Amino acid sequence: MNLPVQTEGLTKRYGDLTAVRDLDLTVRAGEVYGFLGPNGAGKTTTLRMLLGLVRPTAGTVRLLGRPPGAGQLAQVGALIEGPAFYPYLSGRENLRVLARYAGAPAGRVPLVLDLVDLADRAGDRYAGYSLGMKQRLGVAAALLKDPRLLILDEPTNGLDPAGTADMRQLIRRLGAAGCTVLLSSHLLGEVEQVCDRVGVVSRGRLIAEGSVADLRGTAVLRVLAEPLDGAAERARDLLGADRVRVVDGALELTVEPDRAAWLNTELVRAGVAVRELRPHERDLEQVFFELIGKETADVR
Ligand SMILES: Nc1ncnc2c1ncn2[C@@H]1O[C@H](COP(=O)(O)OP(=O)(O)OP(=O)(O)O)[C@@H](O)[C@H]1O
Repeated sequence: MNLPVQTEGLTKRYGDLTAVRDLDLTVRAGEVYGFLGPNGAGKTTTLRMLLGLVRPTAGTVRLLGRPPGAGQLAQVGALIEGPAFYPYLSGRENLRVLARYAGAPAGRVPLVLDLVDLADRAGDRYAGYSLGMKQRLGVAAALLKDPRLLILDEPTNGLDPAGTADMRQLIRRLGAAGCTVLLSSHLLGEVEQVCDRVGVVSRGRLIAEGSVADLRGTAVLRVLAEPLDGAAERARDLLGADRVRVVDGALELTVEPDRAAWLNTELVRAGVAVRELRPHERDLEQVFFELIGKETADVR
C-alpha cells in the first residue's frame, strides 16, 4: 500500500539554522494526522518540502508512494498560508476560476461549497466573508481536485472561537468521509479533538508520535473511598503496590478504565465504601510541556 506521506531523514538547513532535522514522518491512508509543535518548530518548512515548494538539504519525501512530482501533486490539496482570492468575486466565482486553472470539473464547485458549509453564502463577495469563511473557502479550493491527501497549515490560526469550531467540525467531517488529512497546529486542543494520530515536533525534530491516548500514557482511575487506608491496601493486593498511589485524599490507580466495574466490586467486597470512581486523564498539555521542555513556553 502506498502511504500518503513518508519522509526519511528529511532535513532543511538555512545557513547555521537547522529548521527541520532528520525527520521520519508517516501519514497513513484515511487518518487525520496532527503535526503539533510550537511556533518556529519547523512545521511549515516541512509541509513546504512535502509539496516541493522548498528543496530539502537532505533526506527524501514520498507522496502517495512517489517523489513529489507533478503527477503526485495533482492528487494533493493544500492550504498553506492565507489563500489568495479575488475580493470582488463571490466565493462561487472564485472557485470556478480556480477549477478552470486546476483542470477540475466545474461540477466540483457546488460539491465543495456544500462540504465546507458555504453553499448559502456562495453568491456573496469574498471581501465580505469573515476570516473563518475565507479559511473554509481555502479548504474548498484545496478540495477542488478531489485530492487523495489534504495538507492544512494551521487552519484555525487567527480564527475566533466560532470560526475555530466550524473549522474543527469541517476537518472531522472530512476525516469521517475517509479523506487523509495532514494538519499542522500549535494548539493541543485542536489536535486532541480532531486527530487520529499526532506527531510532536520541537526545534525541527519529531520527538514523539502516537495516538492522543498513547501520548497521554497509561490510564489512571481516581477513586474516592472510605476508609482510604483499607481501600489502598486492597487495591495493592489486587493490582500490585507500584500501581497504587494516594494523592490528595484519593487513590490513583494505574489500570485500564474498562476494569473499573471489577475494581469497584472487589473494593466493596472488602468492606470499602466507594464514593466515586472515574478515569483521570493525564493532561495532554502537561505531557506536551514535558516533551518539548520549558524553554518553548509560547505553546498554548
Ligand atoms: N526562508 C527561510 N530562511 C531562513 N530561515 C527560515 C526560512 N523559513 C523558515 N525559517 C526558519 O526556520 C524555522 C522553522 O520555521 P517554520 O516556519 O517551519 O516553523 P513553524 O513550526 O511553521 O512555525 P510557525 O507556526 O511560527 O510558522 C524558524 O526558525 C524560521 O525562522
